[in-house]
Amino acid sequence: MGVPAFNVSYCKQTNKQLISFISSTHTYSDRRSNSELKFRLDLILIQNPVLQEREKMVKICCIGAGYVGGPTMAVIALKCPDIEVAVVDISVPRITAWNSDQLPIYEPGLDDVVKQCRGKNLFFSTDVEKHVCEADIVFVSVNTPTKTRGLGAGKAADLTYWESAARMIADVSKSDKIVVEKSTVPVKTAEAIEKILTHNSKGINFQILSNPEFLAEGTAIEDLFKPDRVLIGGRETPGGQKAIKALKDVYAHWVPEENIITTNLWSAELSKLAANAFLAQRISSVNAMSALCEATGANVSQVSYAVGKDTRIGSKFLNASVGFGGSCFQKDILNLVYICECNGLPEVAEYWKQVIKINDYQKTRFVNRVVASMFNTVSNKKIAILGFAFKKDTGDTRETPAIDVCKGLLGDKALLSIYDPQVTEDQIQRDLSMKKFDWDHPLHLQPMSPTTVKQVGVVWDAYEATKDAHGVCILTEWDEFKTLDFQRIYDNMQKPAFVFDGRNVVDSEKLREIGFIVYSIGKPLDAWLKDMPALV
Ligand SMILES: NC(=O)c1ccc[n+]([C@@H]2O[C@H](COP(=O)([O-])OP(=O)(O)OC[C@H]3O[C@@H](n4cnc5c(N)ncnc54)[C@H](O)[C@@H]3O)[C@@H](O)[C@H]2O)c1
Ligand SMILES: O=c1ccn([C@@H]2O[C@H](COP(=O)(O)OP(=O)(O)O[C@H]3O[C@H](CO)[C@@H](O)[C@H](O)[C@H]3O)[C@@H](O)[C@H]2O)c(=O)[nH]1
Repeated sequence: MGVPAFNVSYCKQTNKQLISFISSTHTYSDRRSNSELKFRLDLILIQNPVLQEREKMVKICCIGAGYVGGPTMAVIALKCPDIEVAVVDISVPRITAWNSDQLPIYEPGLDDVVKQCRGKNLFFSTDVEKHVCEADIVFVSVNTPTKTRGLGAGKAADLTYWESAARMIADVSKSDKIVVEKSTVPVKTAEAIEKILTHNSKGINFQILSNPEFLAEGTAIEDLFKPDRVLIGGRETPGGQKAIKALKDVYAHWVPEENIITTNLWSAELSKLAANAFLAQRISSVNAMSALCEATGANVSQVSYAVGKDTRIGSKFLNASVGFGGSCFQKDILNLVYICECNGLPEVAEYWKQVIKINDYQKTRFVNRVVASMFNTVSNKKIAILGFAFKKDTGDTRETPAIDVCKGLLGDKALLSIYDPQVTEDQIQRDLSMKKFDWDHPLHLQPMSPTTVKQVGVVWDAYEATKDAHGVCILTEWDEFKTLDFQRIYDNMQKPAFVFDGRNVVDSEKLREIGFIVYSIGKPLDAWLKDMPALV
């Protein structure tokens, strides 16, 4: 595997392709018509077996065209024009969308990257087996959600999709392959995958690598262009080290060598879970502080700033919020908790569980504050929900705190009018029509009653959402919420008019001047809120 095999350019006048290559041992240049081209290339390669080995174009296949597989592979294709990348998925609508102008996920900068490479060295396909069979490197980026039933339900990772992908790789492969764990998986998964692959291997050599992904949604392209680090774990055997080198060569196209870390398999697998646990822990720590700030008159933004100035702590990821969401933090911590329990480490498990407990507490605390402030009932009151995605710049709603907050308010019979610039009405209705999964008593997911669904309206404008509302809850930090005309909003709301800012995006003093009663997470409470204490 190495540098690009051939340069092929088309000459309009002669209707011929100019093919050329230069390597350390050969130079070649010729003009051929289209029909002759393939034959000619094959002939050159057959005549030069050494060249064939050295100059073969690397083919990558990624199983799973989701939030990780799509952007990650698009960036590899962009940065490595000498590599052919196929992203495959069993979902026909997803692949159709990847091949259209309306990509299946919203991610700033993604459209551009895809447009530059699609049809050149980036392909999206449902022909999973063909592309896996042809690939030198197979990334597996399928979903690994939390199990909802059976052994470990509510905590363990569900590896059904992973296992089925591994079995398929074993079945269809006819040549040696490097199989890369891109999905987040429990530590030691590579061992199980190795067993599946080698059991069926027909003499084929499979090398398993762990290459967890650290991108965050909303900044995926930025993160992929300039990753803090790329982590590659592999076996400490000559074969394992050779595979690590091959994957390193891919990233080395654009990532500085010092940012590519190599470790053993288990360290790489565990580092991913550890990184997410540490990140989520920071948010739960600052959110726990936010409750204390409200009780004491301290201001959580000032506390975060002062704490984060300590270079040992650092300033990032210390924003108090209504709670963290997203498909990863809760799932990965639950997974970590399960692994600790399975390894006889209940104290360690309990420590990490607390990060999730504080997150749940923060969401409940927010709902209680809303209800308590509005005379202890929101029954039949219109509440505007601004933002439903789990963070700004994404349309993703997986584990968004908005789901729990909305359900809490619906439980008190509120009428919700929801606006999010990127989340569809269908998605919101789907999210709110499922009962909250009870992690401690996992049974089945059951739909909510139709009357609850009737309490929810979805609109396409923040002003429409807030019209005639009693209160406004800001649940996602979309930039556009910072520049809303709050005087106009106030004029069109019921009085007293409340704003509950779950992301600390609005200027609470300005809003108070307009006449709003304002609650901002972790900020000193105004007199109204002090008089209406919530059970927090
Ligand atoms: N979303 C993130 O920001 C993020 C970041 C880092 C790591 N991760 C991890 O990456 C993995 C993927 O996450 P995601 O958010 O991209 O998930 P996703 O649900 O968006 O995408 C997974 C895709 O895999 C496809 N799939 C499942 N089984 C398949 C099979 N056997 N063959 C072909 N396709 C199959 C599904 O149809 C789906 O389109 C997870 O383990 C996740 O924890 C996610
Ligand atoms: O100071 C902060 C930072 C984040 N959040 C919230 O935390 C959640 C997660 O945010 P973020 O981590 O930015 O997004 P994700 O896309 O979930 O990315 C996380 O999860 C990915 C999946 O594993 C990892 O790859 C990333 O490194 C990791 O940041 C969101 O609800 C944010 O609003 C806060 O409340 N306060």
